[in-house]
Parts: sequence; C-alpha cells; structure tokens
Amino acid sequence: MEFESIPGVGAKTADALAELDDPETALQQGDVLTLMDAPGVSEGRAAAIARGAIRKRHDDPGGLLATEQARDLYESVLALLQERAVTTYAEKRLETLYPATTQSRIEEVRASVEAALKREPTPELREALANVAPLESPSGLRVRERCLATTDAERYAAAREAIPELSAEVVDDGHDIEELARSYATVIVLDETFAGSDFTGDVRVLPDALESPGDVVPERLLAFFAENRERLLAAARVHEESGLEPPLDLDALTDGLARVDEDGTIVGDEELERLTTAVDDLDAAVGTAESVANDHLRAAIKERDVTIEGQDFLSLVEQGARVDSLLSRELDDEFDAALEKARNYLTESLALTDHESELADHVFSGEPTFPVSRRDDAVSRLNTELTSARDRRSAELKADLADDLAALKTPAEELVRNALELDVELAIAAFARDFDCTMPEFVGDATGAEGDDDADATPGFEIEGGRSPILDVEFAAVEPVDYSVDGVTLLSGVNSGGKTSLLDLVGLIVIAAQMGLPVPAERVQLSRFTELHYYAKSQGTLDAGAFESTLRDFGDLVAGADGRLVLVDELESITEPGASAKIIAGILEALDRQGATAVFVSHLAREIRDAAGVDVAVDGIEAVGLVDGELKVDRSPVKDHLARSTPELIVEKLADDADDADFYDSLLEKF
Ligand SMILES: Nc1ncnc2c1ncn2[C@@H]1O[C@H](COP(=O)(O)OP(=O)(O)OP(=O)(O)O)[C@@H](O)[C@H]1O
Repeated sequence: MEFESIPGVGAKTADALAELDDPETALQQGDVLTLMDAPGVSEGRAAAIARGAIRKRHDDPGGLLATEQARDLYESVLALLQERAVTTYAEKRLETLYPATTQSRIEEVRASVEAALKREPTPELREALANVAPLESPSGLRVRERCLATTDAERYAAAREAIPELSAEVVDDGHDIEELARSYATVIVLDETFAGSDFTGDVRVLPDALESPGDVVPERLLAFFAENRERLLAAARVHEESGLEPPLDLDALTDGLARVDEDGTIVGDEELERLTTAVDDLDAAVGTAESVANDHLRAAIKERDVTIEGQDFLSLVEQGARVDSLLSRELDDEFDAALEKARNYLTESLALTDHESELADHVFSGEPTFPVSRRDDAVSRLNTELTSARDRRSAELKADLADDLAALKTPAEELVRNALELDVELAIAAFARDFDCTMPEFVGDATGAEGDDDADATPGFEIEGGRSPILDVEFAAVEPVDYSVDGVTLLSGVNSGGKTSLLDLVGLIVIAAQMGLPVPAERVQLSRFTELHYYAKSQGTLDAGAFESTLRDFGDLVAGADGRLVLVDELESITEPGASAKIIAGILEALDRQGATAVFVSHLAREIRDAAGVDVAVDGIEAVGLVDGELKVDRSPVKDHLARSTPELIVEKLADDADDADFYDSLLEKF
C-alpha cells in the first residue's frame, strides 16, 4: 500500500508505518494501538492516520467539524463512548469513528452498530474484558541447550537474524562441531556438506532450519502462549460470557495453556518432573545416602567386639597398615549391607529407573572404608545421564505441544481481537442504552447532489424527543425537546430557556449521526451535511481587530461549499446591537442564497428579521409562565413564533399585577 496516499501521511510517517510487522492490516482494522508502535507516531497521530486510511477507502474529503466548537462537541461524543469502554484498545479504536461526509462510510459503521446494539454489557463480561489486551510477541527469549553451527559467514548472519533465540557459531570442521556437542545438548548444523557425517552427541544436520524457525525453536511458540496466557484465558471467558462464537475449541486452548507455565516450561508431565527433581536433588540425595551408610556402619561397629590377632596388631603398628584392611575382614558383610542401603536410598529417593539405578550403584562401591564416601566420577556420570534424559524429554514435549498449539495461534489471535472488538461494540451499546438512543434516518445529502436517493428532500433536520447527554443536569432530569429546521432560522427565547443547550443538542446529534452512531432522541431525520460550523456565544463586545476577523470568518463561511449546517449562538454580542442586527441579517441572507441550513440564536430576532431582505423564519422558546419568580419554559421551540423575551414577560406580569399599571402598559406597548 502507498502509505503516502493516506490523507495526512507524509514521507516520514510512511517510513515509520513501513517498520510495523503488518501495517496494512492495522490500517484496515483501524488498530490505533498497533499503529502507535510505529516509531515517532504518537497516540493522537495514530488515530489520525487510521481515520485518514478510512477516509481514503471511502473517498471521504472529511472536514465536517469546521470550527473549534464543532470539534469540542465531537470530543464530547467520543468521551461519552470511551468512558464506556473497558480496554485501552477499544478506547483507541473508538477514535477511528469520525463524523463522515460520505454515505458509504456512515453505512459501514451503521451496519456494525446494528450488531452492537444487540449486545448486553453485563458486569461479568466487563470483568473478563478487563484482562484482555492485544497479544504480545515475546522478545529476548534465549534457549541455552541448543546451538546453530555453520562454516559460512553469510549463513551465520542469516541464522542470527532468523533465530536470535539460539547462539550461532562459525565452525571450521567436524571437529569443531563435536566440540560444540560437548557444551550443548543439541547442535543444529546448517550446512548440507555435513549430511551423513557421524558425530558423537546430539548433532542434527538441518540445512532448511532457517526457513522454519518454529521447528528448531518450539520455545518461541510456547513463549507466545505462555506470555499471553492471561489475555487468552480472559478472551476465552469473554466468549463464554457473551455467547460470541469462538474461532477455536476453547477446551483445546485451555488444555494447551495448562501444559506450559509462564516462563515457557512444560508442566504436568510426570516423567519430566521426575527427571527434573532427580537432577535438582541428586547432590543432596547422595549426601544423605552417605549418612545412611555411615550410620549403619557406625552402629554395626559399636556393637562389635573386634579381636585382633597379635600378628595383625604388629603389622598395624609396625607397617602402618590401614584399619580398612581390618574393616574389610571383620566387617565385610556389614560394609556390603551399608552400601546396599545407600544405593537403595539413592534409587528410591530419586525414583530412578533400572538403567539409572545401575549407574547409581557405582556411586557407592569399591573397597571398604569408613566413613563411606561417594565416587565423584560415578555421581558425575549419573548427573550427565539424568540431565540429558531431562533435556531430551523436555525437547520432545515442547515439540509435541508446539505442534498442537501451532494450529491454534492464528485463531487465538482472532479470539483476542474479537474480544477487543466486542468491547468497542459494548461501549456503543452502553452509550445507546444510557442515553435512550435511536438510529437516525438520513434523508439525502444536504447538497442535493445528483445520484442521491432523496435529492429532492429539503436539507435540514427533524428531532423528536431529543435529550442532550452533555447538559449540566442529570440525564434523567433532561427534558425532551422537539425541533426541526430546514433553511435559515432565527431562534428567539427567554433567558436560560435552553437555546444554547438546544444548539449543542443539534450539533451533537448531527455529529453522532454522521459518525454512524445512534443518537439521543426518540426519532431523528436529517440530511447528510458537508460541514458543521458551530460558533459559540462570544464573551462580550469584541475590539476592532477581533470584530474584523470574526466578520472575515463569516465572509469565508457564506462564500463556501454547499450542504452546510451553521449553528450560531448570540452573535449580536460581538458589537453594538444596531450594527449587530444588520450584520446578522446580511449573513442570513447570504446563507439563504447558498441553501444552507442555519440556526442563529438571538435576542435581537425581531430587529434582524426587520433588517433582512428575505423572509427569515423565527422560532421561539416560550415561557409558559412564572412560577415562584422563576420562568417556567417549554424547551421545545414553537415554530414561526417570536418568543417574548424575559424583560417583556416581566413587564407583562407587572402590567397585569400592579394596581396602577399605566406605566407598565406603556412599556409593554413598546415591545
Ligand atoms: N432540555 C433541558 N432539560 C433540562 N434542563 C435544561 C434543558 N435545556 C436547558 N436546561 C437547563 O437550563 C439551563 C440554561 O440553558 P441554556 O444556557 O441552554 O439557556 P439559553 O436559552 O441559552 O440561555 P441564555 O439566553 O441566557 O443564553 C441549562 O444550564 C440547563 O440547566
């Protein structure tokens, strides 16, 4: 793949991506976590690259989030989703969901969301997910009992590269190989020329070894399973808890994992355990066996009256003859019995086989002595025999287990990926449940482009029972709002009536819908917009410079592309009211000509409408009354209705209530 063709990927990032094992799959799957492994690619960059790859696939120009406020709203939606993910993988993966402008991308996500909405996030499932993470490739594994040998310098370099777990040695001849066989349990010779040669020791000529490293180092595969054991078991649990169809036999996986411990050692084989214990305990057992023999002899000697004939006594004194000779004559039987006891002890305590036991017999043999002591050469032979039997057994078992596990590796990777993807789905499902969402219905492209199914539909949106999840009140207390707009509209209303919150809700619903997600409302119909321009309320009057630059922004806005949604909150506060009304009226006229969809929240709706050269719709959030001095409002705007402002309502109340109401009546007439 040409990485540089992905929007936002330059030559440097393309090189960094090429260093990954399988960048294509990571890009295809939106695997942000893997992309982050590319050198110099930060978390934010990785998500942007993944989004770029998706945009490229869908030929999506992107750019729906045209202003900072729109981007903030997107971040809010993302945060609500990410809060509901258990794994870091899912959190990152959710960042690949972006508000798209092409139908194909939106539909792609909607198709997967449909499945997601059927998921049930249970506490057990979330607990199992907590231990799932992308699989690790073990690094730094060293196998010390085997080595590679070759006479060729190039092959030596290739061997180090392909099988870094084993040490590689350059040899001159068969003699060198024999030498190596003395230090390593197995020597793997990579040169064909040695095929058929006779070597002492375990020397195998395998010219193709570098092509299938797994056969030479089964430990590599075992380490993969050993190191990832917890993640694999957790992924298996996720499948069991969720009823997700596993891509492998879960029992075979758990059985395989039970045969290897976390450092890659084979467990559960009696013979290997016997040999391992025998090697470990050999020295101690020989020591104890010596004591057993000596205890026997000591007791025997204590009980015995030894009569020494004069001649013997003389030779002892005169010739310095050793007491051993006496021992052998007087206590021969006891000595034999003592050795027998020592040998039996050794055989039994180390659970030796007949063949090993024969070797053990030599440890305690020879001329009678007191105290009895081991024969070191025999101990060493027994040690060599036991060690190589242990290593042979372990190598066989590792090869067998690696054979069994090899077929499970790819499905095991899939098992983990499925579990992680399930977390993404569960986060979406939880979002939909927590905020009573529905799938929105798209009624065509807001540009009215040709080829669009609903090209005739007027661009706009229609929201029924929309409830914003980002209000400063608990979601349960959020009142549902109905609002629909096509064309350019002014939204008037009382203070704190919920106008800003409504703009947020509209923006949030449009963003979530174009991300392919369900939206927090009972029913939503909308056009697919090309750009969302959301301008928040300005904090007070702007100075000349800031005012100029704001006007320039709007100048660019009205000169721009079709299919836009423009949300503007109280633009009038940027300058004095009279000028504001004229400027806003002008902007609305231009947007109207452009066929844009726009909602301008304003307390100057009447003045703007009067200043506009076109018919501008005015909607209003109306107070339904004053309750204990507080305005009670209906949060859903009334269509084509200029809502009375808060001051107007107060004057009206005073005109109704006051005994002498002339003054208030005259004020009221001015509204
Ligand atoms: N749908 C709703 N359900 C419950 N509470 C709401 C809703 N909409 C708004 N509110 C409450 O009303 C408060 C004021 O809302 P908001 O700031 O949107 O009003 P506004 O009309 O923009 O006010 P102003 O004209 O003063 O700018 C919010 O902080 C929120 O607590």
